[in-house]
Amino acid sequence: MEAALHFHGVRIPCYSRTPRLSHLSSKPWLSSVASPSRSFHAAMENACKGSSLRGNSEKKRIEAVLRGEEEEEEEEEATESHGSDAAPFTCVMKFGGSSLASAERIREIAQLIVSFPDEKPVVVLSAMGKTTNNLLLAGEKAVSCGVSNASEIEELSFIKQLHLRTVRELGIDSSVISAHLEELEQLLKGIAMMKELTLRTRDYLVSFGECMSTRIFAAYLNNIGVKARQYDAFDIGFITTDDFTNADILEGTYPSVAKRLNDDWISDPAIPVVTGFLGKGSKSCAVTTLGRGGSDLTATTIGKSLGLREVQVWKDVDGVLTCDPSICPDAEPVPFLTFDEAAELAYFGAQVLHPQSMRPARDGEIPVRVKNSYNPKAPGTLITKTRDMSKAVLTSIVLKQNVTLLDIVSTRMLGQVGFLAKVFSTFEDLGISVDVVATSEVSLSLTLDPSKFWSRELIQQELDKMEEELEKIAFVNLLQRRSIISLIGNVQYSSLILEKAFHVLRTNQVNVQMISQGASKVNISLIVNDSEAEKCVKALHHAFFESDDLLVVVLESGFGNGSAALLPIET
Ligand SMILES: Nc1ncnc2c1ncn2[C@@H]1O[C@H](COP(=O)(O)OP(=O)(O)O)[C@@H](O)[C@H]1O
Ligand SMILES: N[C@@H](CC(=O)OP(=O)(O)O)C(=O)O
Repeated sequence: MEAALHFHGVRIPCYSRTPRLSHLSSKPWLSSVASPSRSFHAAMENACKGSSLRGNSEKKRIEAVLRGEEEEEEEEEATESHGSDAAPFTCVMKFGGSSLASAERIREIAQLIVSFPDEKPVVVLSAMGKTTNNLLLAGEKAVSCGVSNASEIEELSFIKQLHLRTVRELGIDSSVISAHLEELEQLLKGIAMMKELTLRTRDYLVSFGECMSTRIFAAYLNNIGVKARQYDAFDIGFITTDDFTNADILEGTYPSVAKRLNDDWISDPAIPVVTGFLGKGSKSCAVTTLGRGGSDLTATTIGKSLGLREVQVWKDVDGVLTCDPSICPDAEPVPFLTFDEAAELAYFGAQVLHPQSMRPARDGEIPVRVKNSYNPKAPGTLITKTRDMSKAVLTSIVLKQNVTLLDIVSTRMLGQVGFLAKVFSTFEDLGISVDVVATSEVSLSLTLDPSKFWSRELIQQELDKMEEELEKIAFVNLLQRRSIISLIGNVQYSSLILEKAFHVLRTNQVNVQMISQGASKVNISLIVNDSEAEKCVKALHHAFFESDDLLVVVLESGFGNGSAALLPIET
């Protein structure tokens, strides 16, 4: 291409090539470019030894960062770039799978980015459409299909067709992803031969989704004359714990990522296009993932790392809504939220945000805006540290299904203090995570979230072991197929919220089995049977957000904080 384009005040010369290959030359993916016929042994070696990433010197560097030896110098540089006028970036723009489902969507997203000429974004992308789900299904099928059938796995064909069609329709050279597709097939053959899919291999397997979407997108931006550079997060300092499938980001990530992105911009300005969801295990040096929906966390981590003005997460809905729209189609966008409200909402099951994604934003005080890539004019939801709560009563209703409720009653062999300590240390030892807790002196009710585990068999084993341990000190009653309905709002008005909620539930003849008000003061959780849960949520949403027969009354001062608030109540 010949024309030049002006973007972020920089004259952008035409680019019709794929992302800088010299930059990729130290990447695992490029080694496959060099030898496209590499066998599944190499692919499996990558997955199993972590050699897909860098070698010993990289490991030593990670260790040094973790020991804090490099941190001082890097932090200093990162801080300099935060405060300086020359800071190259203004915001993160993260696009999820729902925004990247096809070539047409990719074109629209590229136009959307260019339509903000004053922004200097770091772009974070998820995998295209349902690619992550298809990779996981392909991996599961590979375990039992036999090596000779691995190439025929239906989901592998979907993935190949989607990506090859997309590059063709965008006019990009298929070489940007062909090595990945080949390696993916070899990996599935390897899984078929081994007849097992470890968590580590699973992470390596799903990483192909983000690695391909970012390469396609960066190549497309370059093709239309917007200079872009693709990055694999695991290569630019996203260092995590080695908890495959659910890794935590380590502190050393912030200065490393800032340094890498700033330095590259200074030496050769180009929009970074970064893989969401992925990291590098600090001990294994293998690819890790941040849990499903983890690209939101990648986005806020980069936002904090660079001290940006804003992080934008672009979805297929008009912001965070008053309820999951698949349960309540009339759910409305919530214009403002605090980090605490958003975190609670995400933690208790609202799929729209990753549960951990608010942490870096809150720590760095970086506002997060949830926007709709299908409807960019909609204002979306702005998430900040504080907001005007004077008129806020209920913000959103969230449903988390298929949780296990555990009633534990002490056999009085231990005093109360020893009893609670023993119960919680049992969970800690077994690595089981507890969501909602309610206690009395000798009894305890709590919920466990089976979706935290990836394999159903494992859940049963974990639950059996947990029961065995707890029965040494208590009577245990395990109740499965329960749901948590979380009422996120202003708990200053908890009595009013509860009065209304219980009225609705009684009218619907639903018995609440447990209730808990979180210490964060933004959440009241109610536990009901799975079978009744959706009906309850619909009725609650109708009563709090949709009902015409509700009157808006000004609460008398003295309620809650003493400040006036508006609450709909029944006539
Ligand atoms: N309270 C809620 N507000 C908005 N969306 C919600 C809510 N609860 C569930 N969702 C679902 O979350 C989806 C958006 O999240 P997600 O699929 O992770 O987007 P992306 O793939 O773009 O990151 C919506 O399509 C919607 O169905
Ligand atoms: N692709 C990953 C990570 C992610 O964040 O996806 P999305 O933004 O489409 O929810 C997943 O499906 O979990």
